[in-house]
Parts: sequence; C-alpha cells; structure tokens
Amino acid sequence: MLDYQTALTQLLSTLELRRPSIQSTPLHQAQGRVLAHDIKAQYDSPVFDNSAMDGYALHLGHSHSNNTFELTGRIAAGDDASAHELLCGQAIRIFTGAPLPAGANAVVPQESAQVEHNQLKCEPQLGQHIRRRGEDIQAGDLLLAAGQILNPAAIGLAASQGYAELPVYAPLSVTVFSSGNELQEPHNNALAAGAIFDANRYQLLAWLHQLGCHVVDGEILPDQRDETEKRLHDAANNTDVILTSGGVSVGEEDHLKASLEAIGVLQQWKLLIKPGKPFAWGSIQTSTRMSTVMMLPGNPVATFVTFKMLVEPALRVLSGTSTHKAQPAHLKAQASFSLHKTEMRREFLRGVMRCDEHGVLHVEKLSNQGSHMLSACAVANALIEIPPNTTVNAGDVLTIYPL
Ligand SMILES: Nc1nc2c(c(=O)[nH]1)N[C@H]1C(S)=C(S)[C@@H](COP(=O)(O)OP(=O)(O)OC[C@H]3O[C@@H](n4cnc5c(N)ncnc54)[C@H](O)[C@@H]3O)O[C@H]1N2
Ligand code: MOO
Repeated sequence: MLDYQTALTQLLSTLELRRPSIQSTPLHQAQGRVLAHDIKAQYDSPVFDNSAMDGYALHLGHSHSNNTFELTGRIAAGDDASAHELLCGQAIRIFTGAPLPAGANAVVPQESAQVEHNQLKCEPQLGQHIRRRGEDIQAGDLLLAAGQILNPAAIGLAASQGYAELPVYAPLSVTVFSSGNELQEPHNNALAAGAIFDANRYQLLAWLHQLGCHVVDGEILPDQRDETEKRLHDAANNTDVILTSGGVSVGEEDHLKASLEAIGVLQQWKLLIKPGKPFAWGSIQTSTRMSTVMMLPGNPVATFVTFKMLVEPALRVLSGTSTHKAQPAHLKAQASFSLHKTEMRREFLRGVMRCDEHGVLHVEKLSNQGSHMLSACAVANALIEIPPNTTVNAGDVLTIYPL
C-alpha cells in the first residue's frame, strides 16, 4: 500500500503526459480555464504617462519661484495630448486617466488648488500624482504564464493588453458512475427494503461542475461484471476521464477493480489513508482515446476525501496545470482537540478552522468521523491531516487542507 504523498506524486506524474488539446477561447468564456501558452505583454502599461487625479497638470521648473501657474487649456480622458506642451510656469486642466502633455512634471488635485482669472495657485511636489508609462508592465514582459488558471483578474489583465481570445486547454470530459445494487435515485423517494439513496454520484457531479468539466452522468452500475465492463468501455470511448464510486473493495460483489484489470490497466489499488483505503487508478485505451480511470471507495466520506486529496489534483493536471500547482493547498493550525491514534493509515479528519483575535489559526475536529457519516463533510471547512501512529495534544500544530 502506498502512503498519501507517494500516491499523489505517482498519480500526477503519470497524468502529466496526458494533456488535452489546445483551443482558442473568447475572454467571456475563459473563466476557470487553464492557459496553454505563455502570453506576453503587447503594450507598456500604463500605455502613456497619465494623470492619477482630476485636477491640473503643470510644468514646475527651477526658474519658476512662485506658486502661480498660467492655465493654457484642457485635456480629458480619451483626448490626444500631442497638440499640447507645457512650458515652465504653465498648467492645464486635466482629468484622471487623461494623457499628460509634453512638459508636465506634476499633477495637483483640484481640491488642493485655487483658480482665479486663468491663474492657478497651488503648492506642487515634483512628480506627484503622475502614473508613468510602463511602470506596471513593459511590452514584451511575461503577462500570464502557461498553466495559470484564468481568474477574473487574469482575464481583465489579458483584455487590458488587447487580447480578445486566449489559448486554453480543452475542458476535460468526465463520466461519473456509482456502483451497487443497493443504490436508488433520490427522485425515486420511496426507499425499497435494503436500498439507500445514491449520494456519491451527486456529490461528484457537483464537484465536477464546479471545476468546469464537461460532465456525463453514467448513472448507476449494477453489481454485475459484464454490464460493468461494457459501460466502462463505452465511457472510455467517449470521455477523457471515468470516475466511479463503490465496488472497489474486496467483497465478491465488488466488480470495479476486476473489470478495469480485464479491459484496461490497473495501475494502483489501495493507499495507506483513512478514509479511502481501496482507492484505485488506471486507464482504458480504446480506438478513440486513452481514458484515465479513478475508482473512489463507496463510503461517502471516502469519496469526499479521495476526491479532494487525489482526484481534484489529478483533474487539474489533466486540465493542463503543473503538478506543483495542482497539489492541494495546505495551512498550519493549532489543534483544539487531543487524540491518540494507533493506526498505520494517514487520516484526514473533517474539521472547522477559525482564526482567533491574535491571528492564530485553530482547528477543531467535528464529531461523526465515521466514513459513512457525510453530515460532517457538509459543514467542514478543512480536512485535518493526522500522520500514522500519532498522539495529538491540544495546541499541537497540524497540517490542514482548506475546503
Ligand atoms: N473485508 C473488508 N471489507 C472492507 C474493507 C476491507 O479492507 N476489507 N475496506 C473497507 C473500506 S476502508 C471501505 S472505504 C469500503 C469501500 O468499499 P467499496 O468501494 O467496495 O464500496 P461498497 O462496498 O460498494 O460500499 C461501501 C459503503 O458505501 C455505501 N455506498 C456505496 N456507494 C454509495 C453511493 N453512491 N452513495 C451512498 N453510499 C454509497 C455502500 O452502501 C456501503 O455502505 O469497504 C470496506 N470494507
Ligand atoms: O478507508 Mo474506508 O474509506 O475507511 O472506510
């Protein structure tokens, strides 16, 4: 059995070689997509020297000893300033964002100046309130690096440089299956004897929508080997990724692992983590594509934890993010609980983190930690990592993964 970090490293390095195709997307559809190439700045930013205030631009010179300037005109945002030039002792009405005329070396906000008969009175400092050409970005600089997840600010930055489209990786297509004869759809709400509602598929579909994947609902697989193999193969023909939950442990009604071995390659099965021990991954090669398969354990909390700690990073790498950036983000927090654990598996407890009035992060473990107890996942805002064979005392510093 692999420990968590080795498993994550192996999974991500396998997937790094399976990058999706590259396409061009208009900016309004770029949110959440992964940039496929480096993008360079096409312009200096600011594009030209301009005013940071509504007020007056002026030419402050050594030869000009008093605080009075002669007003010569007006430049608004959007105007061309090339027709204007300020000589020593001259000023011009100007507005925020308007280009500075030649000769301007200070801007005075209007509330710090008085105007009388075309004369401006103020006490300017050389260079004040001027936004210099290129002080943020210079033409040719790296604007956005390949692998960056495009967020609203990155999209605004691309627009500010005149990009209307960006090269991004194609969205991943993912089929989601649940497995088990006991499962019933929630809309069919009279529960049959021995049946339970399918929680995992709905949980997984929601995560995948949040990640911007193209999702195919594969519905429920019966505990039947032939049917499982056929539907996995069909899904591999049609989608880049297959996620299953349940049926991956050791019982004779658990057909997922054996089915993958029969029609594809099982690369890894079983990890030293709790919950999530029977997690498996591999691939199915069909005539159309190589589909990545990840099999999540059926206990709903095991599905939750393995999704956040393994599947989400894997999907990020398959979407074009670097293996480094795809790692789950972690923080350090002081435990507000104690426990003694004699267990070989690294555990990911469901917890609530909070910052105290001194800025120190604390984490409390929720009750209901069983791997069938989904209730704690719905209120948790962090997973708490407990290494193997560990005693935790209140105040100890632990690694947590914000949710
Ligand atoms: N003899 C052993 N038994 C089990 C072992 C083991 O090592 N030896 N491992 C246990 C661990 S740990 C886990 S985790 C589970 C995982 O088993 P499976 O992946 O085969 O999942 P199932 O047996 O199908 O289901 C487990 C549990 O979860 C419920 N379930 C399944 N799918 C869903 C769903 N879509 N929505 C809601 N609940 C679901 C299912 O009814 C079971 O109660 O195996 C242990 N057993
Ligand atoms: O590893 Mo299983 O997920 O504990 O119950």
